[in-house]
Amino acid sequence: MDIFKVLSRGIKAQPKKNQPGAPQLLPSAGAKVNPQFFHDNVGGSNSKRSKKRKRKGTQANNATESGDDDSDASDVDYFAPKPTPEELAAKKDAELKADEPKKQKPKLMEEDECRQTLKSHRLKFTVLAGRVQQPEEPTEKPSKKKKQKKDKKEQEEEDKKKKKKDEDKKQIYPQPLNSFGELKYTYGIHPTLADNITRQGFRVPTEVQMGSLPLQLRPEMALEKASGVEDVKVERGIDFLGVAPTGSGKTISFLIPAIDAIIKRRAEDYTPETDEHVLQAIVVAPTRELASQIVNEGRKLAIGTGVRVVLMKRTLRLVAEENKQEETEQDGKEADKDSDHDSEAESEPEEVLASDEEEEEEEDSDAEKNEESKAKGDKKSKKERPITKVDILVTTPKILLNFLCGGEKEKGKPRIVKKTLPTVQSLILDEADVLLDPIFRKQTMGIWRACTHPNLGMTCWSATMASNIEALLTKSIEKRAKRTPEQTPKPLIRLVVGLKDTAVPNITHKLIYCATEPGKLLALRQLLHPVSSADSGPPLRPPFLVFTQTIDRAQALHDELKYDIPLEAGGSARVAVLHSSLSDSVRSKIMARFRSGEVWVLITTDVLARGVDFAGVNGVVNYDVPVSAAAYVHRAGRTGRAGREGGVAVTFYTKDDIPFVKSVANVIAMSEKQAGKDIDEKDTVKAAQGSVQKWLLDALPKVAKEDKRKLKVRGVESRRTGGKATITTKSSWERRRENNRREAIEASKRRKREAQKAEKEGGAAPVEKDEDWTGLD
Ligand SMILES: Nc1ncnc2c1ncn2[C@@H]1O[C@H](COP(=O)(O)OP(=O)(O)OP(=O)(O)O)[C@@H](O)[C@H]1O
Repeated sequence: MDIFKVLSRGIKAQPKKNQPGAPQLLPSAGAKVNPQFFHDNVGGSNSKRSKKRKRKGTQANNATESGDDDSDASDVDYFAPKPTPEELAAKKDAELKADEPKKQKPKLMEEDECRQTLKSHRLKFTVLAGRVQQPEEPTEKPSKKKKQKKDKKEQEEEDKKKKKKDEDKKQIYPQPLNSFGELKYTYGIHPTLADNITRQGFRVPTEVQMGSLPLQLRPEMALEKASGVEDVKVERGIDFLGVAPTGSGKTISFLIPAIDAIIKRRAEDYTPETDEHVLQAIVVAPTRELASQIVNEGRKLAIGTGVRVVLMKRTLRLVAEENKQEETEQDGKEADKDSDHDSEAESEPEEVLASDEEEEEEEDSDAEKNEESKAKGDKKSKKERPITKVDILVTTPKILLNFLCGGEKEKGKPRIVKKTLPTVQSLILDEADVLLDPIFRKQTMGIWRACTHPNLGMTCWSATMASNIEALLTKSIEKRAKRTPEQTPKPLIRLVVGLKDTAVPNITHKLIYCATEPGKLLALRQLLHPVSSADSGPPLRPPFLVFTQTIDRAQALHDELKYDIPLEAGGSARVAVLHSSLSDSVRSKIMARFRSGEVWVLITTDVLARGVDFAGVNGVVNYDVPVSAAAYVHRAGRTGRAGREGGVAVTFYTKDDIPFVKSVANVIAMSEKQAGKDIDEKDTVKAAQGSVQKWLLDALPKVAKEDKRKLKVRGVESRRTGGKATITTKSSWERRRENNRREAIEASKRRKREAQKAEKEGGAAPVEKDEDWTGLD
């Protein structure tokens, strides 16, 4: 044996990341162990603590966690007397009891420790509303002379400081969730639910789960050691706003408390007479794809708990009450008033999301027809259809509002909310910023008002949250509370993970300039098949998503790209297109093919930009620049899910986009800052990777507010209609030449027709100026 080989086996130098030969980390490898985005070193006490807590866990936990199951082997006594059946039964009882949630008071962290842990994971909590008013202390008013002395700048700075101080004052430090084990032993969730979490392979809570679960499950316990919360009354529960990066696990953050609350309420209220399933929670999501994904997640968590999670359909009948104070569009107008003051709200282009909803209606009507004909076969009319047994309903806004209004909107007539849902105690808005944006606002507000339970809890989630939407939410919660007997709102607590500024920190961003529209198609082809590695960095590994501005452009890009994958590698089946003009069944099939890895390149619109979770997507290409910073965050966030590394977001821009590209460049710069990379002009490596350089960031023009608003609603105007809407590799010169030829042929034909007509009428044929030219015909 070569002894040197043996000795050097363990110390052989491994190729470093990014070096040739080094294994490339990709989201599709799915090898991420820790799904947490941030873990800053804040004094180092946190790491010590987590080790300590692990040792303090239950014995059973310790045995499995440390992997020392064999440690008991030395204690085995082969000659001990066999236990009697009574002893065995007693042992089993003891084991079951050990498995039950502990009755004694769990040990909580002191505030200082909480602060350290929260800071190291960049979790920031603020009480936005619902503090019980304390009588104000009289403050000395500054004299007029003093006021005059201060110049404007000084005053502004002072105001800023005061604002920050107020914010800091409102900041609180509740208990974080250090492990999923605490859910069962400290926060008392049902053991089956706890087992389902483990069964799904979730080992470490993500930041948003760390921060949000204790507060949602046991707010009084989560705030027990916190200071500055004397005026925060949590007996009736809390309302919650969670702002956390894309792919950070927000879905289970709202599903776990919703499922647990239903199990508990059912255990308390259940009698043989009451119905086992009562609609208690509604989750609203902006697109059908996202809604059905939430249903799937919910069903996995609810296995064996008896909780039914259902996707809203037109054919569903829910338990509802007649609305006594019939609300008409007057209330819609109320919301409109708010929308005027929120004219800057972040939104997706109307065409994409709104048309998705319309499409949904059409599809549903097809489904309804089918079901109706089935029902006729069973000799049952629509009215006799049984009430759907549901505990958690997941829906898009319009379809539920249609149910509440008893049909679709007739043109020119105000809509009346005819039904209310008094049993609903929890309303969850996923992608809340878009649901409260003018596109969906009326529908969302309508649903909110229909949930009439006096103790309704509200939780809102998104990766992006404009301040005006936040203000609208706070105002609406306060307004609603005034109608309740208590008159005071529940505390509204906001959790922000990372910095408040929007960012996607764990992926690589590339901003690529293409001089012309056809240049973008060439650049995309180069990403697929680079001529040399220097062209545009490493090739984009499939599977990846390509976003366009409109449905037409998605379709056109698909036509252009579908033969780009060689037949031997799967051919045109590897490239697919998904948008809201396709039927529901086609959409679901494409989603399934993309998830299974059969489709490598999925061309789509903003309909898939929010919430949809494809764990193994390696990259995102913004073929057309997203319409806002928020839209960029959501599109780019389709890769790098649950902290996976190696995701890439490539954005092409042409000179048409220059007025709008600054907001995207800012998000990229912020993401790199959050990831710990500084933007440095001299950093040539980064320049080659396409990250935004400072000179570019400075040079890009600022977008005017009005332009921003227009862009959000309509996108880049030239891409909606006209020549630029078509996607082709032909240069404008080639296209002009083709047009000229086509026009010449048309003109020649026209002349011929005119000559024939003149001959028939017996007159002289019109004299042509260039009679020698015979044209192209
Ligand atoms: N604790 C965890 N450990 C590992 N993976 C997790 C954990 N929690 C959630 N995930 C996984 O992370 C992925 C992203 O989760 P989810 O879709 O809830 O993200 P999100 O925050 O809602 O993203 P988006 O803002 O894009 O909607 C999912 O595949 C989910 O299964």
